[in-house]
Amino acid sequence: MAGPPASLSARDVGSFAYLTVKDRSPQILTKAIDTLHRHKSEFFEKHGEKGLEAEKKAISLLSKLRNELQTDKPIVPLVEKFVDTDIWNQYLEYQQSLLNESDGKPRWFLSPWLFVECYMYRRIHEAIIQSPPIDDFDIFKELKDQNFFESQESVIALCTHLQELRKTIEDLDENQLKNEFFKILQISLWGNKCDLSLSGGEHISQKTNIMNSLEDLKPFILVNDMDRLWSLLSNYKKTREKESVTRVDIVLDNSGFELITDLVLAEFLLSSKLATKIHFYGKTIPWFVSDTTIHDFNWIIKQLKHSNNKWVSQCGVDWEDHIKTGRWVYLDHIFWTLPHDFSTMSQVAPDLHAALQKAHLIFFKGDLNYRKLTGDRRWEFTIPFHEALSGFHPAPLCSIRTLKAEVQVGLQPGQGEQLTASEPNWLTTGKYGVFQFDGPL
Ligand SMILES: O=P(O)(O)OC[C@@]1(O)O[C@H](CO)[C@@H](O)[C@@H]1O
Ligand SMILES: [Mn+2]
Repeated sequence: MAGPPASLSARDVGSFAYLTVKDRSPQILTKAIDTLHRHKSEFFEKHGEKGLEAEKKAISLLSKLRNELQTDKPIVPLVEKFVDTDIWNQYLEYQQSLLNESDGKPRWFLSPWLFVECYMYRRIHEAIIQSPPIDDFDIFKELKDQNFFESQESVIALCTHLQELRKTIEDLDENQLKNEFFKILQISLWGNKCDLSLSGGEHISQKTNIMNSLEDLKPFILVNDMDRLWSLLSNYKKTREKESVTRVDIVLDNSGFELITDLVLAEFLLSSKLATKIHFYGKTIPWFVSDTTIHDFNWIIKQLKHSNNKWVSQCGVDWEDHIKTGRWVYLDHIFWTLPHDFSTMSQVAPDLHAALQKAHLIFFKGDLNYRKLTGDRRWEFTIPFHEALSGFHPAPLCSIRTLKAEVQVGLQPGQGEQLTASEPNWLTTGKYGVFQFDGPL
């Protein structure tokens, strides 16, 4: 049997992976360096001279990283001891073992894109933790927060919609509830347009009320398994015994506006009784510019709570309460910031895999999760999603993702080719989206 197809890689000159490594990644590093510069006086006020020295050190480590990347140097082992250092360095050795002798060492423009891109963010983190006392500084924090503030209009509209809906949710018939579920799902999908690594850290937020655009955006959903999600959850609801639990897990992606859309989805699932418990998974370290950490998660809920808008602040109050009572649980795991694709999870992080097996449904938000679900490989567009998952199926799962990388599976014959002919960049602009479900086995 033929093995899986090759990994996406910057060795394919002109590919999106190539352009990311060549242009967007150095741009992100330059922005990170600027951010440190701009916080210089803050570091001084907080830590005195030591803060200034740390800022200098972090900047020089990041400049070195940018230089390694731009001159296509070998990928070097991590040096700073952290919980995942050994796993990373073992993975580097594994990447080395995949190469022919003539290729030499893993390098930025040679190795799999997923690996080198994750490695860049892990090295950014290494630069920070090697620079105490500023070793808890989140270089991307202000970008994430800005994205939230710039999306205020949409946040207000969403929270208002949600709170109004909750008042009458008990009276909705099956069909009405299903339609509301689909709306909330689509909001969460288009929320994924707002990631900051695609834009190289340039602001992209949701300035207009997304709810008015849902109908217009429908033609851009290339795979739409929303009906199957509804069947699964409404069936659980109907057959659930009194005290028993239906747990939906959401593997989060970006903070800012997208996170709000995911929290709205989570609230809807509880209010509609389609689920009784939600587990959220976030990142342990700052990741791909805009990904959610525990600090972002708590920060956003606090912001909502203190909003002047009564519906927005009601959301903040309710959601804090869900956390206190354990209906919502935030979890993180180092696996989410490793370079491994998800087909290796049962071996690399058996505890996480076992935890996910207890979910009734898992939502994977965003593009990077899609890349890790499919192994970030050059699959044919028509390969079934289940096959591209290469054995990963802890529970029924669904990817909710706008397309921002050159991997897409599970399309109809001819669909991908047609899109390529009419819009050469359809895979990478975030204009298209999928709800792609891998149901109960
Ligand atoms: O996972 P997300 O936030 O939807 O997207 C992450 C992303 O912007 O980062 C990579 C490019 O650097 C791409 O995989 C993808 O476009
Ligand atoms: Mn992201």
